[in-house]
Amino acid sequence: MTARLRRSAPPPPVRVVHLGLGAFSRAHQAWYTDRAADGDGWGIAAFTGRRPDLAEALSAQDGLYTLVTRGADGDAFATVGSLARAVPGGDHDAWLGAVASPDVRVLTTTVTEAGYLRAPGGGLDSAHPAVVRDVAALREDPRAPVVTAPARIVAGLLARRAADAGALALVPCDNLPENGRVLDRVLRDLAGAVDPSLLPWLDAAVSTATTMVDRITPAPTDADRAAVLAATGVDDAAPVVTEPFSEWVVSGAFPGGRPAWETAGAVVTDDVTPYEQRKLWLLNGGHSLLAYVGSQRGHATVDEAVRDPHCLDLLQRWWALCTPHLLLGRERAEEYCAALIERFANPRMRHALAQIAGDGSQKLPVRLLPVLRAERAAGRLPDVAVTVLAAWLLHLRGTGAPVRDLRADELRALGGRPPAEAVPAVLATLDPALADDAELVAAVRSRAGELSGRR
Ligand SMILES: NC(=O)c1ccc[n+]([C@@H]2O[C@H](COP(=O)([O-])OP(=O)(O)OC[C@H]3O[C@@H](n4cnc5c(N)ncnc54)[C@H](O)[C@@H]3O)[C@@H](O)[C@H]2O)c1
Ligand SMILES: O=P(O)(O)OC[C@@H](O)[C@@H](O)[C@H](O)[C@H](O)CO
Repeated sequence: MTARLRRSAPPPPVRVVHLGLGAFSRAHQAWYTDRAADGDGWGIAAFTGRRPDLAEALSAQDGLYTLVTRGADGDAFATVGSLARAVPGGDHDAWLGAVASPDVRVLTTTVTEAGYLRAPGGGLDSAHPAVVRDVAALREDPRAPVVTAPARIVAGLLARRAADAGALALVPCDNLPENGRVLDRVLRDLAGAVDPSLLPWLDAAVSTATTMVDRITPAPTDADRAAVLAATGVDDAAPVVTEPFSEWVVSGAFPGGRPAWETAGAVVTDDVTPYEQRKLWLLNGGHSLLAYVGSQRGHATVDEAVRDPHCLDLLQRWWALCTPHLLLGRERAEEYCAALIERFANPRMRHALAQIAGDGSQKLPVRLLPVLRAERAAGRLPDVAVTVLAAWLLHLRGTGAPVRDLRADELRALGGRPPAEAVPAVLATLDPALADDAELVAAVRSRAGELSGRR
């Protein structure tokens, strides 16, 4: 007999709002909240980016879903109950109501790296057409339905100030270094453009945490749904598959309180930076390397790519390059890399390289460039970084994984120029200083020629 997920008791009271309901937030923040010692007092109202599908599927099962923890040798199944409400992102009134609720003390986000809409200098890209539209709409009417993540959060904060609902902690959970500073900056830029009187209120009422998040969570597939049904008898329309490994490192102030995430394994610290570097350079940098080089070599998933000795050798050279620059030190880096090999090689995860390859313009600056810059400053030209940049260029020229990027049209046009022009033009989109580095430009051009000749 097929069972469906339904609650037999009311959900936990909503005290957390989440923006960017997808796979990862359900494998990570919702799971930590569910397992926290006081989790039954902290329900989450989670909003999708825009599409209603996932919210509708979850609402039909009272916000419950199956978390499949997929080890190399088998699956474990658990029902997660912390999602008290799942709401389509288009329901702006519901969003404003949730953020303005005095019961709510925490707002978490997973809106992707691109979702923060930063300009190359790090502030809000105020010339982005969607930002321009949202700013104009909020100036006209603070309750106007806006679409960008920064504008939705500012709209929610305007509603919260109007409701005098008290302190709120923002907790960004995207793969960005100093993600608290990133979020704070784009929100202040947008608030300043809409209603500068919000800025002193932000100082008084809103704190922004910084977090390092780590748990590999591929986009769920129909096969995952079928596996849940076969193993548990539950016809779950929205399960999530994740790996056994999980880390969450959080720093910041929570004047209105927060779930006791540390009772579920989160680390609370004063400084996230050493953990962020380790994770963003070794794991995410390694992922991007495999996504561009591996997909050029015909691989579809991370586990396939790491079984290719050429990709594995590059990955290990990348890790060796990063290690001396890591604040956590060699020993902790080597432990992490040893675990990473197992995590990447898990043959049952099927993590698509095409998913990881998306938004390289937003990811490479945080995953690759810090180490490349440190090496260039020391007078070295790291061969493995040259290879990743060359593989990214070839990806933009139409080989390997398909191009999905916040700046896809511009990047395709630049990448499609003759190689002598394409290389500096594409590198300049990551950092103009790269295009002025003649030795690097020549090396990337030569490596791209070698890689395309080899296919
Ligand atoms: N999946 C992972 O393994 C993993 C691990 C660590 C961190 N993360 C972080 O979480 C993010 C989301 O990953 P996911 O696996 O949940 O993806 P997902 O596609 O399942 O969900 C992404 C959610 O963000 C929303 N979104 C996308 N672009 C947006 C935008 N421009 N503005 C507002 N909302 C937007 C989507 O509508 C959706 O609700 C990643 O980009 C990454 O920064 C993911
Ligand atoms: O989720 P993205 O698109 O930022 O990056 C793809 C992967 O590198 C990433 O999701 C990792 O799986 C994750 O960061 C592991 O903790």
